[in-house]
Amino acid sequence: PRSTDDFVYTAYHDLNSIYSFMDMLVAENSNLVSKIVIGQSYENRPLNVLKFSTGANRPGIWIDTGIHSREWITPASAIWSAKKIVTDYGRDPVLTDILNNYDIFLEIIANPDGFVYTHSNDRMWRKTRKPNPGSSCVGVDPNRNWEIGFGGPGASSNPCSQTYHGPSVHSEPEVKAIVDFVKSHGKLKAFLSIHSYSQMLLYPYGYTRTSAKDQVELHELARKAVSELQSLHNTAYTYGSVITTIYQADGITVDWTYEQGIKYSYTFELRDTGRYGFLLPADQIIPTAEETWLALMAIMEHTKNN
Ligand SMILES: CS(=N)(=N)C[C@@H](Cc1ccccc1)C(=O)O
Ligand SMILES: [Zn+2]
Repeated sequence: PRSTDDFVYTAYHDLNSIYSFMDMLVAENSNLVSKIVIGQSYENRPLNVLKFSTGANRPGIWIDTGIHSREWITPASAIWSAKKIVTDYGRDPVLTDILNNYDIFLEIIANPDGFVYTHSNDRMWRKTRKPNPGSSCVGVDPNRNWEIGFGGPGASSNPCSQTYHGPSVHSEPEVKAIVDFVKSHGKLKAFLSIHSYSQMLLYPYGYTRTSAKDQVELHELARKAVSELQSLHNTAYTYGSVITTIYQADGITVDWTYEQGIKYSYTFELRDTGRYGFLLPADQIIPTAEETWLALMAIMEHTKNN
């Protein structure tokens, strides 16, 4: 495609196509969008983050998709959302107000090595692609590698497991790059890590049954976001803390970001509930992206107003 207007949002794309989408979007909207590289993957691919900004030194909102590489609906939704942001800025008053006060950082492919592997070798690959010393099994679960409850019962110490926590905290370059970005930015107010599938909106904690200190507010905001989401195509989500809603999980992204002081830390589990699972048909990309956007807007608007 020559522009983001004729990019095919109703199809799944490979890494090169997604990276060229990012460059086209920046080139077409250089007053609003820039691309920052927060690091390199294990196989030396750039970790690209789109920055949507209308001014300097603003607080920020972070969104990542694709950290589990087989969850293709999440980058596909992010691509649509990136185009939505540049289309609606200056037209939608709520989004315009958000972007006049906050930056939005969008990492569409948080695990590029795994993503390429799902296109070339194994569609069901989830983890990173870094070899594990002493094992023939490759990769670490990037949603168990964070320095919060690391190595607990909600992760595996077996390198061959899908939930292997890794040899040490932040051992994965894809995780360390985000850790370093969060610390150096210092003013992120919301952190949204998008997964699939299950149709859930989850907040901390996953590593402990202790309620988050902001549990009441996080639960109420989740209720509002899920209600907005359901209003479009009647897609039903459950919501609550990770450990009470899905299972105990240790070393997860949003537990770490919440402990960094980013109050509005949420994980989404997008469509569906198991009929297609990770192989969600492409004709559900836009409906999924549209409904998810309503929930994202609810959380971003609340972040701006609090
Ligand atoms: C199907 S899945 N792998 N996205 C499920 C995902 C659930 C979860 C989300 C947030 C925090 C902890 C756990 C996971 O096990 O990592
Ligand atoms: Zn996942």
